Amino acid sequence: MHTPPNLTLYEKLGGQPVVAQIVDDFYQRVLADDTVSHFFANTDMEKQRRHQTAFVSHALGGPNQYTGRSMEKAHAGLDLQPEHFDAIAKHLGESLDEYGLTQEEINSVLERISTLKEAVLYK
Ligand code: HEM
Repeated sequence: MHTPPNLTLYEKLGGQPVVAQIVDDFYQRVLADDTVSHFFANTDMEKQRRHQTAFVSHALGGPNQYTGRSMEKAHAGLDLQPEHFDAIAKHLGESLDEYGLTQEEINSVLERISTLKEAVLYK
């Protein structure tokens, strides 16, 4: 008998290929929402892709392959407000619901995301 490994949600979902699909779903929701889409108007696609992937991977406890600027620097000049953060969190929650996560799992993901709130707001 061996104890089952403690899988992260990232692993449970099926790793990178499934996370890539969640990133696409999340991205469409963000861009369809006027409260936040404008922040990405002058952002190049590659950066945007890095943003969504870093965001979703962090949320799911996946590997952190991001080696870019600090969260503070990446969001400098955007002056993000709590309502923007909440909108992004809501879209992520909806994407995760779409991919079958339970409400409890979604809540734990949103809690994890909130740990970066201070780092990105009001910069
Ligand atoms: C947990 C919260 C967040 C995380 C982990 C995160 C992650 C990141 C990362 C990694 C980058 C840098 C991308 C790169 O240069 O390669 C970035 C940039 C950016 N983020 Fe976020 N982000 C968060 C919240 C938000 C929110 C709430 C918004 C707006 C609604 C936002 C809008 C942006 C924009 C517009 C950029 C690109 C800035 C530019 O063009 O230089 N982020 N974010």
